[in-house]
Amino acid sequence: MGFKEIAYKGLETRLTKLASHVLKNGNVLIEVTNTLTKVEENYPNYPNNQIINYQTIKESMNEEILNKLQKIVFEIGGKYIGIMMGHNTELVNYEIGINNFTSSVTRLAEYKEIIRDYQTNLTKITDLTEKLLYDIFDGYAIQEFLLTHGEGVYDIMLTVEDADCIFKRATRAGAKIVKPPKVYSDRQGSVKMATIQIPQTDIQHTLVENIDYNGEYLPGYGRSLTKDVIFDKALTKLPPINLVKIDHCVENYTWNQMMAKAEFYAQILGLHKYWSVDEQDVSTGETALRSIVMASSNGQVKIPINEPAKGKKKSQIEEFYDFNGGPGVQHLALRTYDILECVRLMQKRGIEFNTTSQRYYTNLKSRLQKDRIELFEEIKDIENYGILVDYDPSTKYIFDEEHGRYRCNYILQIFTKPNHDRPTLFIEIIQRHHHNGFGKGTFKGLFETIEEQQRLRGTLTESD
Ligand SMILES: O=C(O)C(=O)Cc1ccc(O)cc1
Ligand SMILES: [Fe+2]
Repeated sequence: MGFKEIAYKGLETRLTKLASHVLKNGNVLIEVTNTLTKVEENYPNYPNNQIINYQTIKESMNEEILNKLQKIVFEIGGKYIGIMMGHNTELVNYEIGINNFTSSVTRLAEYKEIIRDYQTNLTKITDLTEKLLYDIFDGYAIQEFLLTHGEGVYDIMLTVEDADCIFKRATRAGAKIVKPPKVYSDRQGSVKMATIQIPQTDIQHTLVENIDYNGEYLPGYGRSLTKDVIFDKALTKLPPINLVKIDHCVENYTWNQMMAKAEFYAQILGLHKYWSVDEQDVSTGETALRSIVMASSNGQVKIPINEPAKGKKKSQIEEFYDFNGGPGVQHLALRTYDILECVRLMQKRGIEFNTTSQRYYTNLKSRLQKDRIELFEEIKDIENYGILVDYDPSTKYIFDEEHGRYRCNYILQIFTKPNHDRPTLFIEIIQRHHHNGFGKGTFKGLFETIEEQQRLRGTLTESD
């Protein structure tokens, strides 16, 4: 989709547990992550308690003991991560109980330089241990995610001004803590990050507060030594696709969950209700859904929350829920300034889009005619690509002499087919001509294009 790799972590950046490619197009950032090894089934509990053990060790150590220490061996690998301290001939071994986390054993020699001051060193060991534990923890969570949902959106990262404040609000509102706030640094500066989960789901948000970071992505990421070369070579052969930003990100839930989740977003992130539709607006006679769009006060974050509504046949929200094995992200809407060119180039790269019926365009053309409205795009192009149009006739203010018609605000939208094997996650491409809303018209149109796919998949079955 014309993304360029801007950052990477993995084997080349000395990580053995996880690999990530960070891709960018305009202001759209997508991180694609996978694990490098199978994670142990008996995964230890959340790393915090082990880290606390280290903290206690550090605090309980008095000056006298520290002075008596003759030899410090910092060993990683084998059966445990631990610090062995030699007190005369006695060896004290603190284990933190991680099994087989790496096969490479690093010994004192390699750390001679940094093992000088015991206090600072212990802090370093704690940081390193914590980092490794987080990687193991992430690896475990990613594998759990893949087992349950298949490929999909694992985390929706949000840039915030004050990570501590949002984190506190979220936990007070009942969010599960995945990672408490912590400062991460490298040579390019620091960020503070925390990760929370929406209650009763594994939908998670990483909150990122930029302290003074000016690198490409986040601390700890490097540049791939080989992959970006291959990426670039392939990309330069194709014309660029210009995306602008993530317009909105939609979550699907099961029956009667929408209100509670919307309220939760209001409590944790201070989002407000921006728009909503119910089964009266979005029903095809066969299936239905309800949706509330939650937005941040600056309008930059928009999260529509869907739930199924009763219809003759199974709602597409239920279909998603069944295949996804629970709630999750249904689609990411990416904004462009030229939807025709964007769709043309995405098709060139092999991406398939949902089609729209002939009836839709016959209807659209006669409505435009009746309202005396002219679009900037050729209607035949819009029709060829199967793009949906929602215009707001109340904004009909500029008269176009040449065409003898009016201009008004409108949105152009189209959905890709699901991007993976399960009919779960897909992408929407959206272009806005001064229209910031979610039109009831396109909502219904988009809903119908998925229903059509449901019919083809054979999942448009009688509802229970
Ligand atoms: O208006 C939009 O941006 C939509 O994405 C509408 C929509 C949302 C959910 C569906 O299951 C189908 C259509
Ligand atoms: Fe959408």
